Amino acid sequence: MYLQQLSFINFKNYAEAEISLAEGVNAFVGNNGAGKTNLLDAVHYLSLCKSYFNPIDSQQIKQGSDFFMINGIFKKNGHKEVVACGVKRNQKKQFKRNKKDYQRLADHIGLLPLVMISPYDISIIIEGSEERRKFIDNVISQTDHNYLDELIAYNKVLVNRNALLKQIADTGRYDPELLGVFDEQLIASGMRIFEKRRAFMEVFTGIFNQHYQFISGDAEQVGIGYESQLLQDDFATLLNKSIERDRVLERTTTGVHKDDLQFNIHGMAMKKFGSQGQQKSFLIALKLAQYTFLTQKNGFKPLLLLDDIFDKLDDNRITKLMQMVSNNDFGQVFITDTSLSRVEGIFNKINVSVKLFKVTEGNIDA
Ligand SMILES: Nc1ncnc2c1ncn2[C@@H]1O[C@H](COP(=O)(O)OP(=O)(O)OP(=O)(O)O)[C@@H](O)[C@H]1O
Repeated sequence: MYLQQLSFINFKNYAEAEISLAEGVNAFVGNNGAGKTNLLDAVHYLSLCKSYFNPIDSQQIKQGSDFFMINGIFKKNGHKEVVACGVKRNQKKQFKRNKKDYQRLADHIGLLPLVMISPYDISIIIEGSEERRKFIDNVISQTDHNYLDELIAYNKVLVNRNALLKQIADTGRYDPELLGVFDEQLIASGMRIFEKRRAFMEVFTGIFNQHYQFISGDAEQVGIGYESQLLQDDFATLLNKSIERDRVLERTTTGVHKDDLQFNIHGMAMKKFGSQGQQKSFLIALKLAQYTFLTQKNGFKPLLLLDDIFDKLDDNRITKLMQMVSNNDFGQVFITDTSLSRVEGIFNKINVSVKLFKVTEGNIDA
């Protein structure tokens, strides 16, 4: 699957642009602020119906305009897929596949899968556990539609249970039966989420380790682990044990909403002991493992978008990484960088042909 043709109007700093893309590696080179990341974001829209960076659609409209339009022609299994996304100020977003409007945007997710690696993703390593749960939930839900419904159901019961705990504290009236009803629902949903996350992590960890060792040239030992209170005790016991604490704190303190991933380097926390380059390598290995996982599950290769990928990596790691993404396990790749000579140098060295685009202040030249 690959994107053949991309065009957009009034999208961020672009008035109008149209490009034909190569099936392999495409590199976009230009100065800071030229519009390289914006271009990747337009591709992200076509795949996931939204910006990677900013959830507010109207803020992607070029300043001074009142709409934007993004069009893409994809080739998938020999067929053409024409996708169009339009946003007008104060109107509902329009999204079309082969000229037909979608009833639900969610129906489009998974049709043209994509993995983006951006400098902003470092939050997965350095921020709180929510970022890491979001990461695994995103990967699992791109291949398992029931999973997203399960998460929504769990969060709904969680909100209701927390509201009841607050009500108990306010009124002093404790109704164990009503709490028991919420507990039953929370346990059923939570157990299914836990089993899916555990099964996912068993496969994912192996893929991640392989990618990290390749990029780093076996330079350091890293690890990831799934942390869940449900690994220690069954959910019903955990809820029973924590009821006094929950009543005092007026919220549910145990469950899969507390799950986390542990990231290590030489047995120590990656967040505290990893260098910037090691953290970046770790992040790239995580995202490439996501790519491999999606390929295995879907049976075809997603698009791979690498924004500002070379920063903080040494020459060895850059070469290894570019060798990796140019091989047959990967499909169409988009790369952005500020230096033309660096991009040319890397791809000459590994003897891979690349389609180069020069980006200047909202203009793209092939
Ligand atoms: N809605 C908008 N209207 C007009 N310009 C916008 C809009 N949104 C963003 N921009 C402009 O787009 C530019 C940023 O583009 P982008 O992030 O793609 O740069 P880049 O080429 O990736 O740069 P860097 O190398 O620094 O990462 C900024 O100048 C920003 O002001």
